[in-house]
Amino acid sequence: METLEFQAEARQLLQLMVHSIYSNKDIFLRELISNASDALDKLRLATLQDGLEADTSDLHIEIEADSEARTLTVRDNGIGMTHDEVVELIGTIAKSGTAELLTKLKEAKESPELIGQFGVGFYSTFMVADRVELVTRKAGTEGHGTRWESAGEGTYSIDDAPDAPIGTSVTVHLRPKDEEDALYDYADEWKIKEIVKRYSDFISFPIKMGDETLNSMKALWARPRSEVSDDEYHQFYRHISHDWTDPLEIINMKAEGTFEYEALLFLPARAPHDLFQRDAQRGLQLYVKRVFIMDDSKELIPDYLRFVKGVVDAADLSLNISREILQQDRHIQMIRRRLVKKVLSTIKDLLNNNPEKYATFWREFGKALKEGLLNDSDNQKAILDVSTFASTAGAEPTTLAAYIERMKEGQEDIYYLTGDSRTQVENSPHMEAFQAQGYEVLILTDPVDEIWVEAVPDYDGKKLQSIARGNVDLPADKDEPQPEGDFAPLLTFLKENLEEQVKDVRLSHRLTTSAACLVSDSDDITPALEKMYRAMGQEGPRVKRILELNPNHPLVGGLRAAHEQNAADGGLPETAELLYGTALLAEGGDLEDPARFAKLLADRLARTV
Ligand SMILES: Nc1ncnc2c1ncn2[C@@H]1O[C@H](COP(=O)(O)OP(=O)(O)OP(=O)(O)O)[C@@H](O)[C@H]1O
Repeated sequence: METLEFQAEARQLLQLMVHSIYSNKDIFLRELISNASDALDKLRLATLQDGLEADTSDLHIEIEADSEARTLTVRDNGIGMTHDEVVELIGTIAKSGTAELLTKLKEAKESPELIGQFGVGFYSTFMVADRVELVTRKAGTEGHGTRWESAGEGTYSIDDAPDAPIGTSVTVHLRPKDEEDALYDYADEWKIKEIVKRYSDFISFPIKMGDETLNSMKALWARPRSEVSDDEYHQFYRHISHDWTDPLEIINMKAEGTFEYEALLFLPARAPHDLFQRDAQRGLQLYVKRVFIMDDSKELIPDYLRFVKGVVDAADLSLNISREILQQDRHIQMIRRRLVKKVLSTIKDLLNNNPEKYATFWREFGKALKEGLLNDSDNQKAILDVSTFASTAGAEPTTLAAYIERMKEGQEDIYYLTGDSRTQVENSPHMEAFQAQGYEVLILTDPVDEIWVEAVPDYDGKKLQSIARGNVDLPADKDEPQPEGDFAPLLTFLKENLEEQVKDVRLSHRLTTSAACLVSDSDDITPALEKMYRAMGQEGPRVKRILELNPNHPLVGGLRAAHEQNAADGGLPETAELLYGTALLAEGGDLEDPARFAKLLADRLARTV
């Protein structure tokens, strides 16, 4: 017999279980049944796909309660584990992000949402047990089985189990009942039945106790919606997603005819912590005629809808279909296209009929959905239809369609400005004329916004136009007098002086109160994009922008007069530099040499006090 230590993270999680931070202790049985069901799926799959020789004619889960000995055993005749797998799977926590969550959990103490974010799985048994035994034998291996035992403290013991049958049995030595602490008598058959019915009814293998089968085994996706309660759907959602929060929306699909499939999809109510991590699990579960084939099937749903959870059950695929074949399968591609359409139309329904749910959806998943504007050109319009954006028109986000309805007489483009935050964008000098003349501007502050706006030329025939880019001709300023003539020598002077920093200097229609601002040329990439490319290691030449001046600002007027009087004035180049630096600061940009700017400014101020 060996005694081994739990890995540090596993130990921490166990501590939390032993001290039971979680009030619903019933779920330990759900977790054990869920693991047993997975093990049965795996065995069946191994015989179908890897040619493993094993008897799969009577796959089932057995529960045995002994109220004298105060034990509860959950047994399956599934795939089982080798000695090394027991050490690896039960002694450690492999999932990424767990450490981070543990820290949060400790701070939050009682918080089911957080726990739900990582399947506590097998360890949840220690909420109700003072000792847990696991005996297992891997299907298709010669030799001994393995016995594992622990009291949930720092260590576990591991030993040979010569007579173990194929599969796994977990025996929980129950703690004394303490109903005040929500610790029920889990050796009581009624309690067991209640828990199985409530949490595991849909499990597709029989869960037996004595001669009785406790679950209906009905595949939830095959049952008409009207016959399934919300609670049943929610339990199923938990089983497949390990998310504790109830889903926001349930989507049923059924296709008949040449290619039959059924799907049950969920829009979660909360983004998982790893939504933007590359290695996160994603994809749907694939079944073929009620037989589980694989988890995380990425072929069924595009990456930008990776938050969608659920099951697809296809009737006409081969049971031993592999991931490689899936990628090329025409039927799978067709299902995927249909699922995308259905998910997008469901979001549209939320937008039109349930603003509150839609707001939750958009807050949690809008950023991910917008990635589709780049990757899924077929559905670009449909994605834009269900997207909403912050706007200068009010606190509530707006659709593009609603924006277009509010457009002013003569306005042809949809105006937007990107930036880091709403405040920064709203106070940007670029906004001035638009605000003064009452034009609505969309405020785009997600990093992905910088990218998709480049990929989407228009919406409903209306061009998307950045107000920090190119020339903007606001219809209202067509009749304004153009003071260009007087300024020509100053503009030339500034252009020469700021040659390093800007590609052009010109007068502006954008400004009402600020002296100057910087804009990008129509075809150039924006500074934010440039920064992103840099961060990704793609160095390019620096893209110069255009300095625009407000001819009606006293500083600009004064500068023009000073330059006219004495073009050789030694202070003029410094003023030019200060003007450029101020424009950069106003839009939230980074000065190349802040110390130099501060010194120039301090010298100038010193002369005025
Ligand atoms: N009855 C079982 N038969 C075979 N393997 C099992 C069994 N129970 C657990 N395991 C193995 O141990 C691993 C860890 O189980 P645990 O319940 O802690 O987490 P999980 O099931 O992977 O995650 P989650 O609880 O989030 O579903 C499982 O992934 C599985 O490989």
